[in-house]
Amino acid sequence: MDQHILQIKNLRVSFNKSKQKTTAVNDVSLQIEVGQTVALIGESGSGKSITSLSVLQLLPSNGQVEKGSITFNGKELLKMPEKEMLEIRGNEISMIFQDAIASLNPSMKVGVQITEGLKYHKLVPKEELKTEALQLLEQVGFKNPAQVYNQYPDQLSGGMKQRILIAMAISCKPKLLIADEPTTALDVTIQRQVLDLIDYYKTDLNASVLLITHDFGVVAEYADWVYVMLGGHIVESADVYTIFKNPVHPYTKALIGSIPNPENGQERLKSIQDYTFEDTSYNGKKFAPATYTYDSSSFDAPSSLVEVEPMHYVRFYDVERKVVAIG
Ligand SMILES: Nc1ncnc2c1ncn2[C@@H]1O[C@H](COP(=O)(O)OP(=O)(O)OP(=O)(O)O)[C@@H](O)[C@H]1O
Repeated sequence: MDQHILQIKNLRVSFNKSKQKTTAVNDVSLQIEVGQTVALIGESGSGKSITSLSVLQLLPSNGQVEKGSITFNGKELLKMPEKEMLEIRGNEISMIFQDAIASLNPSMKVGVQITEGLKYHKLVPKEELKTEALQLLEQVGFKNPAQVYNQYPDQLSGGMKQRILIAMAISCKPKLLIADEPTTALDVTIQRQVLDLIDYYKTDLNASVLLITHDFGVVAEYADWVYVMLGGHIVESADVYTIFKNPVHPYTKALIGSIPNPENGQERLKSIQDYTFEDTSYNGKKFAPATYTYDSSSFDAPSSLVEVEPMHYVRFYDVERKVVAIG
């Protein structure tokens, strides 16, 4: 039996910008098994959000999937009519968006807001919505659900609002939860609580999580499998243990080296341009991309993922293929 809840194959996404076409995501393949937390890690602009928005067919209007396949429970999402996507979004696949706190409606009680999905998908009779909301509030750790139910977003702290977003995201008991940097704006203790909550939900309901992050510390703690993304490509992937024990791509090594360490005062991931890479090749194969700038030409040379040890993949330049277009 196919245990993959989500399978992305050779995804390519481009944008039309100022009459020019730019590739944002290229040859991305990724899979998530039932019950797994899969991390997609890379610095800002590497293509993590665009990959996940493609899953939900929520790309910005100037973006398009040019190539590839995305299946959820064996069903192709890229060819799915909008009417069917509406049944899947928020119901079977739910996403906690980056900066979503700002999207909470300031003039609606949070208790009512968290039942919007249940109402839309008609999963609970109207008269039971409040009971369901109170249960959800309790589930995401509020000790006083009845009081929080009647509050407005502005009356809650950042961490509490993030809990409300999680309550909303899990209200329909999705099988796949996509969490895009769910803790960026929160302090370290609250970050942990939020990630623990997502992890608890995943285990409790045997769901799966796609965790988008730029923090390898978070990956170490919560992920089963890791995809490292750079310049729109997956450049390395393996199970979390292997990635930490034997990272091969210099970008992965740099990310691991940049895990925030409270003792030395380093707080945030440096930009990729701030690193100097000592390795340029591995067993005679050149890493792709070899230059770490955001000049898209450096990402357009032919490259492919190579299995360097069982179930551990690294992207190298494809010396055999001299053609420039990626196919
Ligand atoms: N509407 C758009 N028009 C043109 N280019 C876009 C658009 N949205 C995203 N991009 C480009 O797509 C690329 C990937 O962006 P994406 O948001 O997926 O990165 P990310 O890794 O999720 O970064 P972050 O962590 O900052 O969200 C970037 O180069 C970005 O400039």
